[in-house]
Amino acid sequence: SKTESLKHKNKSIIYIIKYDAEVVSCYSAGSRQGMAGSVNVTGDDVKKLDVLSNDLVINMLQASYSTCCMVSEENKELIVTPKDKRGKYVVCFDPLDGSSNIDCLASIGTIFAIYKRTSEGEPTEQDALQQGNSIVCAGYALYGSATLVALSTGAGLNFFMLDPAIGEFILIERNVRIKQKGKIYSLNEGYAKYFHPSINEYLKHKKHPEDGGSPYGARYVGSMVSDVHRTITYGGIFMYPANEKSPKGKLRLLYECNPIAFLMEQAGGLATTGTQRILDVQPETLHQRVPFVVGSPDDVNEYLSFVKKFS
Ligand SMILES: O=P(O)(O)OC[C@H]1O[C@](O)(COP(=O)(O)O)[C@@H](O)[C@@H]1O
Ligand SMILES: [Mg+2]
Ligand SMILES: [Mg+2]
Ligand SMILES: [Mg+2]
Repeated sequence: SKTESLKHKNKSIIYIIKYDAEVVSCYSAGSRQGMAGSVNVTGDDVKKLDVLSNDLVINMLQASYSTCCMVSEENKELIVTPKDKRGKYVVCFDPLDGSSNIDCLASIGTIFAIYKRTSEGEPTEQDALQQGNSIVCAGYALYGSATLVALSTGAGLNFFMLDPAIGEFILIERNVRIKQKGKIYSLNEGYAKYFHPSINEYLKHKKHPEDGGSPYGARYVGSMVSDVHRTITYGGIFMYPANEKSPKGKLRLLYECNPIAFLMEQAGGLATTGTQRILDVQPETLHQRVPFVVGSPDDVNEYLSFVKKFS
C-alpha cells in the first residue's frame, strides 16, 4: 500500500540521516575538511563533505529498492537507479546544504523531496520535473547542536530529534505551526547594492518602521536549513531574492526550494518567488534556480505588498 511503501521509504531516509550525521560529526577527526577540488553544475566549489554525503545518500537510496531515479545538487545528470534495484519513487536532494559553513563548524543539513513517478519504462528527466505540488514526502535534517529531522507526508509537519543514547529519532513536536507573524528577517543583506528597489524598501521598512514600532531582528547563518529551521521555530521571514548578479537568485528549485516550500506550507507558512507560489512553478531543468521567500504568512504577505508597489 501507499502508506506501507512510504513507511519503508522513510526508514531509508532515517538511516541516511543517521549515517550522514555521523559523517558530519566525525568530520574534524579525519581528513574530511577542505575542498574536493571541483566545481558542480551550478558553479559551487565542491567540498569533500559534499562528495561524501552525496555518495552516501545515492548508495543508500539505491539500496532501498524504492527509487527509479534521483536528482542531486552534485550530479549534473539525472541519476538513474540500476534496473535490478528500481522502485517507484523519484528523490530530489541536496546532500549537504550550507557547504560554506563546513569549515567553521556552523550547522549544516540535508534536504529532500520525494515524488511518485508518473511514467512507465526507462526513467527520464521528465519524471523529476514535477511541480512541488506533487510531492508525497519532504524533509530536512539539521546537523546542529542536536540532529533534527523535519518531515512531512502532507498531513502536517513533525520534528524528530536523534537521541544518540539509543540511536533512534524521537518525535519531539507534532503538527508544527509557524507563527502568523515573526520578529526576525533573514537574508544576505551584503548584496543590497544589487537588490531590486522593492527589496531595499522592504528592508528599510523592517529597520525603520514608519509607524514608530520596533524594528525586526536580523539573523543569517548562510545555511538555508538552519535559517529555515529558525524561521519555522521562531517565525519571521527568510529570503534569497534575485539580484543583478544572480537574476534568479541562488537557490535551486528541485532540491532546495520545493521541499522547503512544501514543509513551510505544511506548517501554515507561505513560500513564493515574489510573483508565484513556489509549489506551482513548473520545473524546466534539473538545476534551475528561483527567487525564494518563505516564512510567517503576515511577513511574506507584507513583502508581497512591496513587490506590488514596485511592479
Ligand atoms: O553565501 P550566500 O550567497 O548568502 O548563500 C547562502 C546559501 O547558499 C547555500 O549554502 C547553498 O546551498 P549548498 O551549500 O547546498 O550549495 C544555502 O544553504 C544558503 O542559504
Ligand atoms: Mg553547493
Ligand atoms: Mg543547498
Ligand atoms: Mg549542497
